Amino acid sequence: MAEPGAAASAGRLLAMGVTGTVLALVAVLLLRTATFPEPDELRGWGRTGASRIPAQFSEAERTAMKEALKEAIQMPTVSFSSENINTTALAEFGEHIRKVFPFLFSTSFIQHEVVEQYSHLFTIHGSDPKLEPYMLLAHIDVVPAPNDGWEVPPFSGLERDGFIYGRGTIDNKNSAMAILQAMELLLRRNYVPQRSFYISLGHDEEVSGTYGAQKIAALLESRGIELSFIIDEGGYIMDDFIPGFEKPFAWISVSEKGGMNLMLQVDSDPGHSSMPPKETSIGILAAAVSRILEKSPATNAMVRTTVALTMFNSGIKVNVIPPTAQATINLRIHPAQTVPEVLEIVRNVVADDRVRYHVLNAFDPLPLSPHDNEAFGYQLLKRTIRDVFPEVTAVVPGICVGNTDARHYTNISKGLYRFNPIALNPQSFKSFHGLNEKISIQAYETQVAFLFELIQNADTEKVPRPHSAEHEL
Ligand SMILES: N[C@@H](Cc1ccccc1)C(=O)O
Ligand SMILES: CCCCCC(=O)O
Ligand SMILES: [Zn+2]
Ligand SMILES: [Zn+2]
Repeated sequence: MAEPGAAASAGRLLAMGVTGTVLALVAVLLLRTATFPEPDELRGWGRTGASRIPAQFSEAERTAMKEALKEAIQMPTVSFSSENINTTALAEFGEHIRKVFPFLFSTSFIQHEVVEQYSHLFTIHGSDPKLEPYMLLAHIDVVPAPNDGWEVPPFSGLERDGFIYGRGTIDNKNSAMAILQAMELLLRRNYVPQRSFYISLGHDEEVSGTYGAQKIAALLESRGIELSFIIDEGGYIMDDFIPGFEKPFAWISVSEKGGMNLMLQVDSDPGHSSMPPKETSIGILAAAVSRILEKSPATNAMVRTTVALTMFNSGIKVNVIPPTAQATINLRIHPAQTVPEVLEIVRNVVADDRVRYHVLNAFDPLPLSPHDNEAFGYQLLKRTIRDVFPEVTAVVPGICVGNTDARHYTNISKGLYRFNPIALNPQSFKSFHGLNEKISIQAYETQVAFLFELIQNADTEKVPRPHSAEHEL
């Protein structure tokens, strides 16, 4: 029989073995880094003569970035109109980023400014002033989100099945936080950029950016700043969008549609509801706008102008024939058309002289940004997409079906690109301004890694010549 001591020592050995194994496991877990595919295709892109910093984040860094996003989602930075925004939540967001990104706010070559109280402009001074600066753009405000229909409350920031749920997780707090997070991680690794760049976070994009992006664009113009390119939301990795095309493809929006909010109005004589006329203002207007809706099915948003009837107001009392009816339609104008042309089409489709038109606001489609082989911003995105998303086989230029803050910067840049490095499918597209907006933790980490790589890639002086071309010399 084994000595009692022996038994004890065996037990101790066993315990040590178990403990050792557990410790080893814990050590692996703690030190385990999320290793994104080391992009071997980065030849030629990135800082000259400096070693590349790999996008490898520790377990602790990954936990911290996830929690920082969740906290940001919990702040209801809702914008209802240019004058009606949640200033408390916006101020809270400003405190939050100062707390979670200490390096960003304490680095000598980074300048932070608050614009119009709630927007943020970071100027990151690169070491090579010859390189033309660029801008990374995002917005921190979100559209309203009533609780009804959500699996979890829209401002809970709850984590469920590997996803973070909440309004703003893809539109567009994910980008605002990922840009700052990527820069914070680079600074922790003693990164010093060669190419200067700006980070611009608008606080009123969803109500057209008048006090955020528009003011920042004017401020930079007053300083004589010109940008090589801008990267904003509005293009994605498209999954399952084209029947029969299994592979995901990247859609970089090199333009965005024009927009028009058009109010149609019909006036008619009020009267007693007990002696109703053949048609009331409501009936006339309803028939008019339904003719418009039949003409432009929303399914082809990417290839045509779209019309959405979003507001209909009429009636003053249940027993009074309504004196007026008003319908507001929201049009997104394809670059093949102009505001006047579309207005003329609406008039011809409605074809009813009793309808009057009020253009509430309108702007033409944006010009196409350069996307040829020499277009630095476009090629930078394309290269970084290929290296971080090896499963993406095609990168295509397209038109953003919605509108973004990027349109405010045509005064200081010709290269407006709209692309967020997240994969969306038709279901997730429906959650834009809709229900159960969410982002997977993996997708958010990859978005941070993408920006971590892109910022380093941008340190390249010009688009590297293709490898094969070098052999032709
Ligand atoms: N981006 C939002 C809000 C917006 C509307 C119009 C102009 C600019 C922004 C949208 O496309 O609906
Ligand atoms: C659809 C992509 C761009 C939408 C811009 C927005 O709603 O904030
Ligand atoms: Zn939006
Ligand atoms: Zn948005």
